[in-house]
Parts: sequence; structure tokens; C-alpha cells
Amino acid sequence: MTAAPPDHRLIDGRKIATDILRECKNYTDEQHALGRVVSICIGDVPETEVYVRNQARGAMRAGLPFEQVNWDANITQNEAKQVIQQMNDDASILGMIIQRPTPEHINIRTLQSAVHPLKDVEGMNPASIGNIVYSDVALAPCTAAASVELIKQTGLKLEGLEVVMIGHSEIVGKPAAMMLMAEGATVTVCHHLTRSVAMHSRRADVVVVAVGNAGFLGPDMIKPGAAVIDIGINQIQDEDGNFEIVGDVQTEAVTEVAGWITPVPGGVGPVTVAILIRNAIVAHKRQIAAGWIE
Ligand SMILES: Nc1nc(=O)c2c([nH]1)NC[C@@H]1CN(c3ccc(C(=O)N[C@@H](CCC(=O)O)C(=O)O)cc3)C=[N+]21
Repeated sequence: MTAAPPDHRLIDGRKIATDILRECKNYTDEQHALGRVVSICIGDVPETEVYVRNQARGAMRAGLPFEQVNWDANITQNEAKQVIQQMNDDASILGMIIQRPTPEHINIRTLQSAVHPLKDVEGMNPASIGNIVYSDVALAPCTAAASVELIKQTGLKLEGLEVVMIGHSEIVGKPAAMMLMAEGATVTVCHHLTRSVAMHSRRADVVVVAVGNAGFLGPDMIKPGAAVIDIGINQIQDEDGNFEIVGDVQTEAVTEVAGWITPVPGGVGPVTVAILIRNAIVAHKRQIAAGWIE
């Protein structure tokens, strides 16, 4: 029996990630000394475990030093801010990323503001994310940048492309919409108060879904041939009680109608990780340009 041919409608996020990481490795190979990227978790956050594990793996593949730190859930806002400021001044640290979610008493936006813009490898400092409004997108939040990267992989021309973004979070939906506008797309943003999401999504060339609701997007919600980018990460239990990760899209049914679709896992996730590493390289170049490091 011969193996089934690959489904060209599926966009292979792992392959795209491998290409990005290889480019990063070409850069790190040329450097004599690189600071490390520090991934900060505050408290026990099961949502970030897979991400942080894959960050460590991605950094290793790209030849970038990496360190994971876990702060106690009871750390005060002020203590956390002070440690971040010390990291800003620590020449052995290239950049920092603060994993979400953080405990209730922590104001993530204030902490994000404490990360120096030149060390902000996730692009979530208000200064970094604000630059996206100026179409300066070189250091953007990783998942938002990953969705743009995946759309480009379809070969569709972004100028004038009708994109419907479902979800308006500060870390994905809003920055992704801005970045797609910067590429010339016509972007409609839907959210929890949108009256009929389907009315919008059915006329889109590309639908990007980031709502955190398993199976939210069905085949009746897209135009035949559309590209579907699935940002969702939802843990569900199958009939046997085993946990599995699924996206926001009814992947099997939507694949029948879509022109392209990103799977979960193996779609947006690996590309998000690769972009974090690429952002660290961008930060390194900017630190050299700013005369911070040689
Ligand atoms: N400040 C912050 N920024 C984030 O971007 C952020 C965050 N906090 N907190 C947690 C969520 C979740 N997230 C993931 C990224 C990649 C995978 C990933 O690599 N997924 C693999 C899973 C494969 C496997 O199971 O190993 C895949 O989809 O193929 C997962 C989850 C980023 N997030």
C-alpha cells in the first residue's frame, strides 16, 4: 500500500518554523558572544508549559542561549518590576519575554512597560506595540506575526486581500489586524459583540480565528477556497478521557471547503516560537546599532 499523498491544503507550520530557525542559526553562527533570552513565568501556569518547552528547543536549534525562570506566584508587582529593571542592565541578557497569564495581583501592562524596548523580544512594551500603528512591524507580538507569515505562505497577494480577523485580543487580534493593514489587506475585526460573525467571515479571502473556543469555525462560515488560519489552543477530552489540543476550527470539515488551512498542532504554534527567536535576533541587531553591545 502506498502512503496517502500530502494534503496541499494543509499549511505546514513546522516546515516554515524550520526555515526561520535555520536563518536565525546562520546569524548566530557569525556572532562571537550572544546574550541569553530569558523566559519569565510568574506562578504555576499550565497554559505556558508547551510554549516554554518549545521556546527552549527552538532557541537550541537556532544556537541562541536561553534560560527559563519561574517566579513565585506571590512576588509583588514592585519586586517583579525591580528584577526586570536589573535584567535591562544585565549585559549577559539579550531579551525577556513575560509569559501570560500572570497572577491577578500583577499588572502585566506595567511589567511589559518595564522591559526596555531594545530587550522586548515579544514586542509587547506599549512603545513596541505602538510602533505597529506606524507600520513598523519588525518587532511584533509573535503569534500575530506568525499569522501574517502563514498567510504569506499561501502565495496570496496581500494587497487588497479581504481578511476577517475573529478575536480582538491585545496580543493577537489587534496587532495582527494592524500588521495585515500594513501589508495592504482590507481587514474586518470581529469579536464577542459582533452580531453575525458568519456574515463577515463568509465573504473573506482569509479568515483568522483566535477566540479560544474549540470547533467555533465550521464549514458553513467560510467561502469555498478561502484560507483559514487557526490560532486557537483548546484542551478537550475525547471519549476515552484522554486530553488533546485542538484549535478554534472544525479542521476536518473546514478542510473540505477551504483552499488552505493551518492544523493544530503543527500550524501557528511552531511559527510563533520561531518568530520569538527571530525577534531576539532583531533585538540583537538593534542593540548593536544603538551602541549597547559590539
Ligand atoms: N506572553 C505570552 N505570549 C504568548 O504568545 C503566549 C503566552 N504568553 N502564554 C501562552 C500562550 C500559548 N502559546 C503557545 C505558543 C506555541 C505553542 C506551540 O508550540 N504549540 C505546538 C504544540 C506541539 C507540542 O505539543 O509540542 C503546536 O501547535 O504544534 C503553544 C502555545 C503562546 N502563548
